[in-house]
Amino acid sequence: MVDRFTSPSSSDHDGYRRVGPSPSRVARWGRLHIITDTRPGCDPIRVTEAALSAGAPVIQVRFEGHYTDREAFDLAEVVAELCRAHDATCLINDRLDIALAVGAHGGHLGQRDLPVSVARRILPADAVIGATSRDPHSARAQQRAGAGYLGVGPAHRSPTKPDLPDPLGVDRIGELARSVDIPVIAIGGVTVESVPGLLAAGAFGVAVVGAVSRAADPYAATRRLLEVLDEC
Ligand SMILES: Cc1ncc(COP(=O)(O)OP(=O)(O)O)c(N)n1
Ligand SMILES: Cc1nc(C(=O)O)sc1CCOP(=O)(O)O
Ligand SMILES: [Mg+2]
Repeated sequence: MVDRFTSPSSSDHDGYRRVGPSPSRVARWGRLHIITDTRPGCDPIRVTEAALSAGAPVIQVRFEGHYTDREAFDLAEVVAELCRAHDATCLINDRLDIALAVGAHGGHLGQRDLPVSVARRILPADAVIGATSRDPHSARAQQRAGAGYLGVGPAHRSPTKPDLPDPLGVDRIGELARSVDIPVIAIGGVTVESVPGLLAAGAFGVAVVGAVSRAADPYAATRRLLEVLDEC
């Protein structure tokens, strides 16, 4: 699929845009963001290893509230190292201190987190900074503030995160995507079946927790998502 977020001058052989001037920190951009599930009983490192082996281009490390700072750092350090070994992009949810501490490529920030404009001052110039948005007005504001991509959802009802607003559905995600010039990553209840509709509406890619972390075979689930994304 040819899209407005990749160009011959900024893509290399695998078709992913590479962001940032420093070869040691270069961030591989991609359509599939796998977000760690750190709820009790989950094994985020095992799932991350499987997803990266299957070719996942972006991992976001997201910590549940019960994580101590040290536990969060320890997990992020392992995931960042795995990402480096697989030439994948490592993003840290909410915690810019931990992003800096482990040399991640950037972070993801929502409405209750540090403002994107502040993150731009704190993180290295080539950092990837994503922001959550649920409507075109805030999407444009996050773009102006310096967001490199938008996480937009919930696309569908999410079994992972309680207390989310009602699902946006594909039409509102498409409307939001048309209101900005940066890639939209749809999130919330995303499955292999819902990917084609989301991309047809205008999403650049998708972010998932359960579709990979709760799959019987996280490796196969990642491969299938990548195949479907490639076909769209
Ligand atoms: C890709 C992506 N999109 C949205 C979110 C949600 O971020 P936020 O609203 O800050 O909620 P928490 O994840 O911090 O609970 C995300 N993490 N990633
Ligand atoms: C962390 C998160 N943020 C969302 C949002 O809409 O802002 S939905 C979500 C959880 C996504 O998990 P799953 O893929 O299992 O539905
Ligand atoms: Mg957040």
